[in-house]
Amino acid sequence: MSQDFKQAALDYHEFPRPGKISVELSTSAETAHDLALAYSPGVAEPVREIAKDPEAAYRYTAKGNLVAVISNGTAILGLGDLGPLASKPVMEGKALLFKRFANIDSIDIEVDAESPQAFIDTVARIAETFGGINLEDIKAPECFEIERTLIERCNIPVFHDDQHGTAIVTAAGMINALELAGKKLEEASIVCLGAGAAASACMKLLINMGAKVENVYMIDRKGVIHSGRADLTAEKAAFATETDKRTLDDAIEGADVFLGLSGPDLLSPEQLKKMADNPVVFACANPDPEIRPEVANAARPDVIMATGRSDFPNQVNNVLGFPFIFRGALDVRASAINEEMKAAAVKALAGLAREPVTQEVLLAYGLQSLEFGREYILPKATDSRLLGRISFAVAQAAIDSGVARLPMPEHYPIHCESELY
Ligand SMILES: NC(=O)C1=CN([C@@H]2O[C@H](COP(=O)(O)OP(=O)(O)OC[C@H]3O[C@@H](n4cnc5c(N)ncnc54)[C@H](OP(=O)(O)O)[C@@H]3O)[C@@H](O)[C@H]2O)C=CC1
Ligand SMILES: CC(=O)C(=O)O
Ligand SMILES: [Mg+2]
Repeated sequence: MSQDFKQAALDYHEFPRPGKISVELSTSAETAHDLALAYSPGVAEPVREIAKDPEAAYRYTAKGNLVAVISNGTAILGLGDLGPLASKPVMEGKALLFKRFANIDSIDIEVDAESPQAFIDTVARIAETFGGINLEDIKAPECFEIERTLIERCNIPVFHDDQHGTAIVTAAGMINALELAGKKLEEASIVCLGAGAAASACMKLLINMGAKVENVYMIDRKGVIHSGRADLTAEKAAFATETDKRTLDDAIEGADVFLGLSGPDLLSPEQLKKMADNPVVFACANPDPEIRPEVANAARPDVIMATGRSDFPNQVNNVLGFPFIFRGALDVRASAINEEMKAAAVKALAGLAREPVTQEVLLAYGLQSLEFGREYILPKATDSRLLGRISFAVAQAAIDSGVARLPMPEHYPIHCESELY
């Protein structure tokens, strides 16, 4: 990143006032009468209603449209364990994206917890405040136990975005990229660099969709995850294969797909050159990918290349998922975000990329034309159709799978953001 860009990023966060989000009032608080209704004595009435029936909180408070973005700062993007406070710009960023793309009110919460159990207890104790919880940037393997326990303890959707949001977007992009490469998921040889939160969830979903576990090489800091290793967590062991491959160099030979969810500059041009024809490379580490697109394109003109960033073609990033998935889940008051809802989001996202690109998107990106192909495997984040398509698909799947507590809203499918409230 240039010095100018770094300064621009700092200035963006500092001015016109520090940070990226603020709280605004949603009702009138001007007159003495307003104040008597908003606070004492009027506020006692909804208190009594909620004490009698907890569901009344959705009627009388902001709960139903409020999502907490919660982190312990142990895996901040690809920057590592830098602690809760340092994660605040990212969490405020996620809150910004919830509001910008789905009109969901969102607040960031950074938890300084001495153990996963302390983190779980903290989140469980504040969960009632919210309509949903988006866990973010919590490293593996703790993230698995944290999410599993919180789902059990909370009766609102709890969703670790780095796992499932990333998996949904990666799977949608992979369906399209492999089709363009003329390959089948069932036959593809896949190298996944990284075996943490994001990588495990992505590979689990790709295997559920048809990838063969024996064609998958997962790699962590110690090398290929194989059945001879005695140091594997349960999550990693699920990917262990009988193989004599030990390193990225070994595994990349002839591979159809490289999925990077690890760290910067870990795939060399020489390694990319060893991949099969039309290699699919999703270098998704943020902010710096496993290989830069210009390096990859120079090494392999036939590469189908994606990164997690918005400043290159083909952004594979969970921003294409979480705002719209939560919109659908909140609007039918789903008790969870289940596998059916995730599968519906994958299908909606992959399908939208095949439709003609709207003028709105071309203008936003300064392009004359753009169509489904090697440089456009997923919709752009500013495509306003994402909101309607994904929220509807997720809401329908929640209803069909029995986790919705409300019917399909009358205003669905949403056509534009102004229809929300
Ligand atoms: N584009 C997107 O939408 C998203 C991108 N990401 C990116 O994915 C990356 C991982 O995030 P997350 O899963 O949350 O973090 P985790 O800490 O849970 O996992 C990191 C994984 O990367 C592995 N790793 C790190 N360095 C190396 C290396 N040099 N060689 C091999 N493996 C390595 C770790 O290995 P070990 O297990 O041995 O420690 C671990 O398995 C980050 O860069 C993040 O920005 C994450 C979510 C979404
Ligand atoms: C995009 C994202 O969530 C990450 O890089 O961690
Ligand atoms: Mg993240």
